[in-house]
Amino acid sequence: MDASHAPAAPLSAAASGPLTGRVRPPGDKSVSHRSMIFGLLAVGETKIEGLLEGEDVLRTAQAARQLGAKVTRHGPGSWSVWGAGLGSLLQPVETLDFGNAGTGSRLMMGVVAGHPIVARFDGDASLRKRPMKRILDPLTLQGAQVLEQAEGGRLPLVLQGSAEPLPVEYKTPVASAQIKSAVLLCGLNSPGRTVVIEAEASRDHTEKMLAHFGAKVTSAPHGAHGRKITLEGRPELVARPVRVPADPSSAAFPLVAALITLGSDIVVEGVMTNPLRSGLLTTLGEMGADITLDNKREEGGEEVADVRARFSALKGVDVPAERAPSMIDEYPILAVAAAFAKGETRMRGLSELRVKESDRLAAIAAGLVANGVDCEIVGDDLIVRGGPVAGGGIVETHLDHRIAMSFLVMGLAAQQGVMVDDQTMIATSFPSFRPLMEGLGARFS
Ligand SMILES: O=C(O)C1=C[C@@H](OP(=O)(O)O)[C@@H](O)[C@H](O)C1
Ligand SMILES: C=C(OP(=O)(O)O)C(=O)O
Repeated sequence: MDASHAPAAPLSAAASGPLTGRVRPPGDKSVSHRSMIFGLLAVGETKIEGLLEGEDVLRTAQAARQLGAKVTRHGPGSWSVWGAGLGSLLQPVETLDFGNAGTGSRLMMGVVAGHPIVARFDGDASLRKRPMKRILDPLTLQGAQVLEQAEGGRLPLVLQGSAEPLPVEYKTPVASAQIKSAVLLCGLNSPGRTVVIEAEASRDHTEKMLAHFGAKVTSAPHGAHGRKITLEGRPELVARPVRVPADPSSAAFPLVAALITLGSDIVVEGVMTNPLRSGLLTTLGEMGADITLDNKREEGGEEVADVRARFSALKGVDVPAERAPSMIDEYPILAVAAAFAKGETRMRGLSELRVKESDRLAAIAAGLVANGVDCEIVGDDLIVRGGPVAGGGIVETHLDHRIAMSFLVMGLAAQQGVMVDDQTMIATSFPSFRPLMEGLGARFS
């Protein structure tokens, strides 16, 4: 049974002693999805090490199979994909069911849009609420057709791809690596050149992987914070090994837990420090967090480091809107850090949080209020006024893994602990969350 249909299972976190030890979080979710997708599109065997075996990625692996790849697991995190090859995907017989996964579904829409096949996409109750029009709009310009869709451009939907996608120049309406990646993946099978312009740079894993698998792709600065990405279509994609670094979005949970829990001192190993994913580390640094990066090195084409975090007296800060793309999934856990910080933290420009697995802006605020934290939403900004946290609340998670993990972390340092109404969906991105945190000294029941 998958998490989306499993009965809700509440979990409580209790005030915990100092957190200590060394841990390695699972592989990065963004890179893991993409390793399956590029494995599908390349000819030959793509060997993957350190794959995140979370439910989201397993859905993408299953979709890759349905589109013609052979996907095999050798052992923990060790997988091989034998690709169908660009231009040679199979028509899937069954619905491609992406469960809770925005990234998997949206990137695979790009892949399908660039092939002469018809595919039906669906997902769980959370994914069915998320906007897909932002993906369908550019894919339609590239030549795909939407044969069926739920109201407002939502799942379930049926997409007919094009045998010869048109070359386009597309400006993304919001900073989104998922929109950018869908357009580029469709453009891969175009006989011409596909250009994506983004006003604010989003994570660049697709561009890096395109180059790694042999495509001709360039990325140039555009305006103050943006990028212009140019891809030559119809490259010969050659299977290449992928080593997945540890996910900074998962590392964020033990790191913040250590910062807010008295006496803690932990090391999180092998964390990807790609600058387009490192906004949280920058912000925590500004808040006075005692965080150091050691043993900086490269793994699988990404910068990584061992990150040490010690309990710190945090202070409130103003987080600029232009930093949002580099820490977009980390606002729930940043809000928890802010709840324990002295003074006010203002997080600006969070409109994209409203269209994640839940309306995260509303879910964060409700969870904070339930635990006695003073906060306010003003326009697209979240304001948190920190201090000692009473806790004792029950948090509604709305099928959102990051809301669940963030408030469990809050419970470790709150006076009366915190309960979340459901933990099952944590398995979408961080199946080992509970044992990993318990290994550091976290108390859950
Ligand atoms: O491309 C990706 O792997 C992701 C992009 C982000 O979404 P948006 O593109 O919607 O900002 C992020 O929130 C998501 O968890 C992963
Ligand atoms: C937004 C997230 O993922 P996705 O969009 O892939 O569902 C996330 O993991 O926080």
